[in-house]
Amino acid sequence: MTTLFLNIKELIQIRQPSVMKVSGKEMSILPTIKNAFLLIKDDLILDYGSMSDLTSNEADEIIDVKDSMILPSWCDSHTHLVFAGNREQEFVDRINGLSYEEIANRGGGILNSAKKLQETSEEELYEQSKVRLEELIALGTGAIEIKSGYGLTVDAEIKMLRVIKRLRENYSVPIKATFLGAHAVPGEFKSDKEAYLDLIIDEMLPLIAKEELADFIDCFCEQGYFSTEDLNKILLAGKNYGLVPKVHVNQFNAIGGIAKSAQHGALSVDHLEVLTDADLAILKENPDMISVALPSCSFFLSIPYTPARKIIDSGLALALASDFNPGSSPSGNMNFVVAAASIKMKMTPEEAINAATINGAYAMDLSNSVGSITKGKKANFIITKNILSYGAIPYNFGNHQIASIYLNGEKVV
Ligand SMILES: N=CN[C@@H](CCC(=O)O)C(=O)O
Ligand SMILES: [Zn+2]
Repeated sequence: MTTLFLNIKELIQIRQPSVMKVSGKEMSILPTIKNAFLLIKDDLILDYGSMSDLTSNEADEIIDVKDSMILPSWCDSHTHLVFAGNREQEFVDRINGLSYEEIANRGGGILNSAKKLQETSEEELYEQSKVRLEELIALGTGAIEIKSGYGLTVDAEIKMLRVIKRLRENYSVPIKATFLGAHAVPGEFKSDKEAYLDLIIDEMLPLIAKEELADFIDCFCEQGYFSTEDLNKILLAGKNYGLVPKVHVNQFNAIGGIAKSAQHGALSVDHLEVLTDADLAILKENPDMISVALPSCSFFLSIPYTPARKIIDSGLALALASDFNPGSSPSGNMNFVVAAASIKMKMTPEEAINAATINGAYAMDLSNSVGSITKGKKANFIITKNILSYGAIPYNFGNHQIASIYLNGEKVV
């Protein structure tokens, strides 16, 4: 089955297959073709070019997109989309003056979500999660990473990862799974964190590996959560089972998580709201380890934004992701992420779109199949409304510019 899209006002993010990510100054360049065509065959991109170079109009279906633009779907490389219920009461508590840390110290926060998830059946968790995934697909997300980490018991962590696996089986959007057993220390292990680490390493990981439930290993390296010594143990254990590190670091404090993640060859370091000069130096020494910024989290918690300019101006790559979760970012809307990155982190539209497409794909090891308009990649793309320029995407914050969405070559919205 072939489909030919004609008269595309601008075909955005055209890349050769060799481009896995873009860094530094390259991020300010967004390659496009104006007045373009796009040909897809089944689930893949077959050809594209300028309308003046189109030699044959033969296809099973021909779609004249007129004044619309086409860009690759958003690649959201950091989410906690599988969770139970919500934390609306904590949201009100924060409005009334409590901090995120104070709420967590009272047994709220991640432990609150873990309690809810432990009490929720796998079936119910799947039902709640699929609604969220469908909402994100309608908002243009065409590849996504989802973490565990609200289970914190053997059974509940496995339950979360099985839900992620089921989403992967039932939806055409590519999904990568991350095991985040080390998200918080459960109350019953408060005075014996080592015993919880043992539980993760000796009981959870072997089961996860046996059922092939995860691609990546994560740990919340932060004061009051897990130290760099803990991180070291978790990453080593995960790597023994073939899981690649992708790590929560530097959200509130810089405690050495970036250096430790680099030592273990992490694919990405995520958050970085607090970034020291020493951290930046390590990022520069490890350019294959991508930084992932989560501006919705900064917006929702009113914490600093990741210093994107510092990172990009140092010649490094930056990806943008939603961090969708009930505590620090109850929105998985990547259109908002792109807007917030431009408005609050001073990223140009070109940089923000690169960060949310090709670099997002890299941050979940999917650059070979998504993240750009490239021959042979998945036909996962957004057709925009009638817009004057792609700058309309970050400019019109709080809204989106999506008219329709294709996943695996099929129109889903
Ligand atoms: N910081 C750690 N994990 C999540 C938030 C978890 C929560 O508050 O439920 C994050 O990435 O922001
Ligand atoms: Zn997170």
